[in-house]
Amino acid sequence: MLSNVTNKGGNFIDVKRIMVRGGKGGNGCVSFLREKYVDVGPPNGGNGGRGGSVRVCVDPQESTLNYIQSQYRAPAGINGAGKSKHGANGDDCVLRVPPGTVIRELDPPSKPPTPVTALSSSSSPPLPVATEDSNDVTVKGFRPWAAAIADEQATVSPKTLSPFVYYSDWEDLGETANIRLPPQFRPRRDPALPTPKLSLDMLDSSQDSVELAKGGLGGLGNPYFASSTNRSPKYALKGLMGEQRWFELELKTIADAGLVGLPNAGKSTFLRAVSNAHPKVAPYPFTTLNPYLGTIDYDDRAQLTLADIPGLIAGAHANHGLGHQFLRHVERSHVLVYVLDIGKPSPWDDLAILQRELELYSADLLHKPALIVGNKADLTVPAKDNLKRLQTCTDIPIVPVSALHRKNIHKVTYLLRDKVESAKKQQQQVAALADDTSTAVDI
Ligand SMILES: Nc1nc2c(ncn2[C@@H]2O[C@H](COP(=O)(O)OP(=O)(O)OP(=O)(O)O)[C@@H](O)[C@H]2O)c(=O)[nH]1
Ligand SMILES: [Mg+2]
Repeated sequence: MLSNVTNKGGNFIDVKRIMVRGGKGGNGCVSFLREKYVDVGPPNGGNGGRGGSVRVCVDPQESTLNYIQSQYRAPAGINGAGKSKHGANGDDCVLRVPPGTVIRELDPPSKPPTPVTALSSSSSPPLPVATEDSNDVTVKGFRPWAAAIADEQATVSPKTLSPFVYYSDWEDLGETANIRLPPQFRPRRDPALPTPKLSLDMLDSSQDSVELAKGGLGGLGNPYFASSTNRSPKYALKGLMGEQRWFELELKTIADAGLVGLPNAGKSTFLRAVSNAHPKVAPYPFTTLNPYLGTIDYDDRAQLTLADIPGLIAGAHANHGLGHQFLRHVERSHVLVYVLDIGKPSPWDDLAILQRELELYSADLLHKPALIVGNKADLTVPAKDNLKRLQTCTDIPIVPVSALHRKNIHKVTYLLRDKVESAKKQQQQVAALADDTSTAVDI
């Protein structure tokens, strides 16, 4: 049996909070045709390009959220130009997440952190002070901060607030006040109305990418405002700001089967035995600190993924040991594999501890199809008697195994495969039934 594995060691991150912002739309342009014998030609300002959006898609090559940054900003659209040149749209910014990432939208923070404090850290150089000439700071790395400080401190002029850009030094004496903006540029009727929160489950790469923050619309050039009464409008529309949203990403690994057991039961040794995964194995508890994912390759090319997580102890629900936090990585597996050390005096007590902890995390976990790997069966004296007694304590099938000496591995992997396949079939039947009832029509 050959296998390969994705190592998920190191600084494994499975929950992350991020802020995403679509790019600003480019401004429309105010411009007029100028030709040799045409003094004041018709308006010919181009429209601004749309700002890029932030999107998310599944990348099967990724296995952690380690590389997810805390902020994603899509590029802005390009401003329109004279001669009816429309600005180019900003590119989309695409986040790649591992399969099994659950994305939930969060409420915006009550007071968004100012860019200055958000970017500062004890090790970073002192922030530039917004002096009069710090606006044109060109030193590498200072520009965004300087701009942010300037933004915050600047007294907002009516020109900044106006949705229009104007022709060179043309003064707006109320001419734009009565202009009815196109619907897509009007402010939302009731901004206080809550928008439904986005919630996504990124299962596999066949899924299309999903938009997290829309880019702002590009502004309209001055030809849009030309009319019989105003043939040369001296204003064009600014591009809109992109959406800004906050999300929590949670990786819930999707493995076919998940290993659960007390520390030192031999979970990692078992994963090593059934695949060529190399999680650390040692004779002390909490050797495994992060989840590992292994792939079992069967002789007929079938494959099955197996997740190894840190050991659970009594009180894990109260955050004892490494706590419940890693159970999210077995929560969605089709089959649970309890790994028990049957060389210990009372493995049935260990099973009871595990089942109680699983139940406290989510009662559904106890109803999953399961299998018991009675590990350390090579310790013959206690193991034989323990196995007999264990069999009387539970209905879950038990396979005695010696992961260390790779004994009975074939039997357990084939039984596991049967279980996974029947669990998948059952899940499909349930899904089909749910589909039928939802499309049923009353006659
Ligand atoms: N005799 C015997 N020892 C075993 C067997 N399987 C594992 N061990 C030993 O048990 C100890 C713990 O094994 P691990 O695989 O690290 O146990 P674990 O369940 O992954 O432990 P944590 O990662 O701490 O939760 C190691 O010293 C292994 O060599 C077995 O089948 N027989
Ligand atoms: Mg381990």
